[in-house]
Amino acid sequence: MNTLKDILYRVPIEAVEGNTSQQVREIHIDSRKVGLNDLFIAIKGNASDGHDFIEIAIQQGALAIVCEEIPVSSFKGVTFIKVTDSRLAAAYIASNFYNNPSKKIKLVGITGTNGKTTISSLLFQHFKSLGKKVGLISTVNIKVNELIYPTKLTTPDSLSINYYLNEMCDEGVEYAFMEVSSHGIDQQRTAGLDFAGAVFTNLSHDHLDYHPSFSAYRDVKKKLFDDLPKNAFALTNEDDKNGIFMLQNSKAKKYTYALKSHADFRAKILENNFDGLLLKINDQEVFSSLIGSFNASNLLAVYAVAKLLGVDELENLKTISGLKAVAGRFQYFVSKKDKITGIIDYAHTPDALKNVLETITDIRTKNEQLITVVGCGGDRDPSKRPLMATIAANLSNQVILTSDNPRTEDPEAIIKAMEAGVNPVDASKLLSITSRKQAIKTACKMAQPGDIILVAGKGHETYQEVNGVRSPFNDLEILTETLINLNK
Ligand SMILES: CC(=O)N[C@H]1[C@@H](OP(=O)(O)OP(=O)(O)OC[C@H]2O[C@@H](n3ccc(=O)[nH]c3=O)[C@H](O)[C@@H]2O)O[C@H](CO)[C@@H](O)[C@@H]1O[C@H](C)C(=O)N[C@@H](C)C(=O)N[C@H](CCC(=O)O)C(=O)O
Ligand SMILES: Nc1ncnc2c1ncn2[C@@H]1O[C@H](COP(=O)(O)OP(=O)(O)OP(=O)(O)O)[C@@H](O)[C@H]1O
Ligand SMILES: N[C@H](CCC[C@H](N)C(=O)O)C(=O)O
Ligand SMILES: [Mg+2]
Repeated sequence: MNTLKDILYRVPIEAVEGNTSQQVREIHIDSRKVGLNDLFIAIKGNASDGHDFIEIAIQQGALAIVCEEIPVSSFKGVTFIKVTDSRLAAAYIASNFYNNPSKKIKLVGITGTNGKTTISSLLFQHFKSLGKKVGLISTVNIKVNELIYPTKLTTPDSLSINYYLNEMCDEGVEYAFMEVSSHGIDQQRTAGLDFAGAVFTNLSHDHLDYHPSFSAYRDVKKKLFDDLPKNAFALTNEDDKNGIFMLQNSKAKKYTYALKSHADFRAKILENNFDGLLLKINDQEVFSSLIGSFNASNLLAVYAVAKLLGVDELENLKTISGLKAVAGRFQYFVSKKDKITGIIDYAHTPDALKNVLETITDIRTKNEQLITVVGCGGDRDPSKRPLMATIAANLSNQVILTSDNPRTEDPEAIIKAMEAGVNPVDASKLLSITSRKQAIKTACKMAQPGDIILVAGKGHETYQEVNGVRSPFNDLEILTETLINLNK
């Protein structure tokens, strides 16, 4: 098993030099991980070119190389496979190498600008509560039933995806839910996966640093649905203006969900306040401790997926009602003494920030002050910076602009770009404090009894990244500790 020939099944090949009946030990796309008898796949990236590391990989023991260009110098005993697209080849090879794990479990992909982590994590919780063995691949972590692994990307590279799906198969996992990012689709990380279904949540301004235009970003997301097999389901949010477009060329069975429009799966919000949501789904009243209308939409998507995967109606509604908030997604608490509400949210796009602030606006009394602490990440779409500041200023009584993950950029320049979006009439609401810790502390000092503090942008993240170094940082911890220390 696992001869080179076997794992090349379905890979579009241009040329082969050497023997393909050798046994491959491991497969790698990073030369630094290559060992004796491994296969190295050279990928042309944005930052570097894997082809530059072919020689190093061979020195480390690679017995075969998959690449888009075979090097001119010859290497004795090494097999070269020339392909048109190394990323696509990597995805097929990974799937073959791990015995096509996605075919053995019911794998559901969730895509869209916002809501992927929330829906996939809620689905994991939901199916776990139903007594199933479940897997999860998300921005926050990767879960193989009880086991939890850290992750750096929302959608990992194809080798990692298939590695974890294989581990899920070994653990007897029946259902797996994974976030499918636009980078993931564009870089073929999810190519060749056998999805039982896919969900589209919504589309708004994001990642335009990477995709050439909004329509290119939209079309990449659509590809997930274009590639679904006939027997899969394609579920889309009809409330989003791109919802129907996503399914246009899909061969899968098409379904819609919506709060506002006519759809196959519908829900109505009966109550929406700081205690939670009261929904009407299929004429049944369902209570959830989750907050905000966007979570009504997320819960409806969870209900619909469970239904499409064959979960019994009553069990479905009962379990939905017990679902708990996902880390860093509208996580909130109320301080003991001054009853200050602290909210931590991962909103890092204009649309998500607007949603969170509108949700708070809908359910607050307006006798209190709403203080928003927010920043924008470095090395990410700069056009969202002024927009996010405009939204924060429009919908809050006080705004503190600060750093998110500056990465390789100057945090003060990012804050300046945000400030440019604030209307001069809102200038009195505005403070800029570069240190995120200091910004959160200042919000706590300003807060009067009953006020609300929203800390947006980093959610579950437990680090702050500056110039490639990740130092411990936790919004929730800093916010709770400061309020306790101030005896508020
Ligand atoms: C822009 C982007 O998506 N980059 C990803 C991409 O990098 P790349 O193609 O530029 O790779 P590269 O660094 O140029 O290297 C090219 C190849 O040479 C190899 N190499 C490199 C050095 C070496 O010594 N030896 C070697 O073999 C690399 O392993 C790679 O195979 O492929 C790499 C391997 O899969 C990813 O780690 C990397 O993610 C970077 C770290 C990243 O930050 N990505 C973010 C933007 C991302 O993907 N985010 C999405 C969306 C999140 C959301 O929706 O909000 C996500 O799914 O997480
Ligand atoms: N259905 C939704 N519609 C709009 N906003 C949402 C929705 N669900 C969650 N949000 C908001 O967007 C933020 C990000 O949510 P979530 O982490 O679930 O999205 P994501 O798609 O996984 O994002 P990422 O691409 O960063 O991984 C949340 O913190 C919340 O404020
Ligand atoms: N998955 C997103 C997360 C952004 C989170 C925000 N805190 C930031 O660092 O910009 C990205 O990598 O673009
Ligand atoms: Mg996510």
